Amino acid sequence: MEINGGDCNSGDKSQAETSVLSSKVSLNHVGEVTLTLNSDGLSWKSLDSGDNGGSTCLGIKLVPDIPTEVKFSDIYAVEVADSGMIQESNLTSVGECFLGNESHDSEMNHFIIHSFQKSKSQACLWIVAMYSFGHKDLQTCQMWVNKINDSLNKEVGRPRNLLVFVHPMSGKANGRRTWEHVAPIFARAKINTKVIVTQRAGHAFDVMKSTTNEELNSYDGVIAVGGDGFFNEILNGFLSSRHKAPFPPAPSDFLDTLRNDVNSLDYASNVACSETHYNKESDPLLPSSAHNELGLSPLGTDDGSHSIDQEIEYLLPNQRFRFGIIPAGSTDAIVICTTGARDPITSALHIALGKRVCLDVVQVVRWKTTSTSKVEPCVRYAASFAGYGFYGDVITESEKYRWMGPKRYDYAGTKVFLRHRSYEAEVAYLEVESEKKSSIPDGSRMFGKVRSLKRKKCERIICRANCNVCNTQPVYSSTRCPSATPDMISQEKRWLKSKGRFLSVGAAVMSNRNERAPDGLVADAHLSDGFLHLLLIKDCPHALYLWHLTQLARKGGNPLDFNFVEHYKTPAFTFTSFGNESVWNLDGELFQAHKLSAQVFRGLVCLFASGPEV
Ligand SMILES: Nc1ncnc2c1ncn2[C@@H]1O[C@H](COP(=O)(O)OP(=O)(O)OP(=O)(O)O)[C@@H](O)[C@H]1O
Repeated sequence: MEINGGDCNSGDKSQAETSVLSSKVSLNHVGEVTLTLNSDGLSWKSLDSGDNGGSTCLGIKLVPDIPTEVKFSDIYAVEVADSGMIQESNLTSVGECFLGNESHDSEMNHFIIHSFQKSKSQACLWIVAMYSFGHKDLQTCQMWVNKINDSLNKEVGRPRNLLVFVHPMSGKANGRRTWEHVAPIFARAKINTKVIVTQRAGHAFDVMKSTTNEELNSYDGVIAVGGDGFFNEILNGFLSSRHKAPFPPAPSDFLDTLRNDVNSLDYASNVACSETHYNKESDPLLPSSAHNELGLSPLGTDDGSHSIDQEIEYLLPNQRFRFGIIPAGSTDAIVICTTGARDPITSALHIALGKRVCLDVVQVVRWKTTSTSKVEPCVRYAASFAGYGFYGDVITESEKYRWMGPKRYDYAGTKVFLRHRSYEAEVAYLEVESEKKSSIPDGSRMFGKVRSLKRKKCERIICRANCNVCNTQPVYSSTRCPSATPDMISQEKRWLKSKGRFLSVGAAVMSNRNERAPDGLVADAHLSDGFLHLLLIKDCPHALYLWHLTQLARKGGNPLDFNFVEHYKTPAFTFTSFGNESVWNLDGELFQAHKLSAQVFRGLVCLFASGPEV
């Protein structure tokens, strides 16, 4: 074993301070190697006549595809193998890729490096990988482990303590098994987990809402083992008591009503608070009455513009606090949009390695006046989607068939499609100058004619890991967060309206890729650009709507290129229905609202994920 000093000639202080450690060790499948500790990771070189092991077939050398380095940022744990031997059964329990399954010389001691490899068929799918290095001297193994741990401890953003909610009935009722499948990754990474298995709908909401920031401060984040609806419940519990922001503008006719009755408004406070109770069990269609003890100040001014100088208060338990999702649901669109793979191991690795991506969140406010209360806004949040009409009806219908598991969506979807109901409504949305081009309906569109041929492919910038679009402006960075509207202070904006009968009104905050819609509802939606995508599906013949839906289900399809589809990219909208027939589906939660307004908060929450590699 040699311990070499750093390269003092480099002139680079940080590099000079990094001492390089190097040892001759054995690596299974490769043989003897020189293992070197570098400033950013480990590398090794075979000592067997310059090759990397492998066998010969018909005189052709077969070189196994074994890496020769691993970065610290990709290592989630390192350990001395128990009693100098590898407990293979233990080590292979969470993954397939095992770089050390040869028989072990009992004379040897081993240390194991736990990392991952990207699947060859799907780069987003991460598979656990273990590198087993052997050395006769146990102390040498221990020293390597200590050195590597020193470097891992310097990796920023890795969680040490997590609060984990497990939804046992999620998806195919295998939330508990999903957690048991990934738990060894957390144990090996020495991440402490407090696990709460939910007993009922609303349990996680209540815990998140009632837990104080002081208590949450001992955690680096909260993990949902479940589906989109379950994540949404946790998110709402968290935000309901911590996010205080001026409401979005109410629909104009609602304000008119109020103006006629000035007593119904209390302008005393500028900041309204989203005080709500989770009441799904008692009546899934009716959120309990909002407890709006604070005064109400709708942001909509006479000209319909936002007031932008109002305080937004957002009390995070700590700056490192993040959310995580281990997919166990029926759709898992948020996971697919943020890790790229619907795979619990991949998600667990993203969490253990401390990956980070921020998400826009839409705040949805139901406006209501009652005989007893003055104005009753009820607030909810959604991270991926808010949909009225078809999407609300499908969720309502599918709840009757939960016993079917994920197939209930196909069954309910078919029933609702055949019913073909449309709803009369008015939608007003904030047009932002820079987005004007994409929001003006294309006058050249013919009935049913596909427009995509005219659209250049390069117009679509797909959101991906380190996305340039999401990174162009700073996202949330302190206890105050910017909503989309302040980001647009300098931009010209005005309210536009669309009125008519709609089969569905949808607001996609992210692309919503899922197994039924491989490109999502809007292929080029971004995770953190401050916009949502309004999708207004006007009433149209059955067959055309079916065509639209089949385009959604087809990779590379063109679901937005029909003349009955209006697509607007906007930071805020209002909605008024004339009748009260359908419900809103907010990431799986049903929310009844005759009058509703919504605004996007850019990068409001951060997830343990890196964004999809597409
Ligand atoms: N223990 C529980 N029993 C019954 N319902 C629960 C329980 N815990 C949570 N829930 C509720 O179940 C709802 C659906 O959960 P989840 O999103 O995990 O499953 P899903 O609907 O199958 O998946 P997806 O949302 O991805 O389609 C959540 O909104 C949550 O309120």
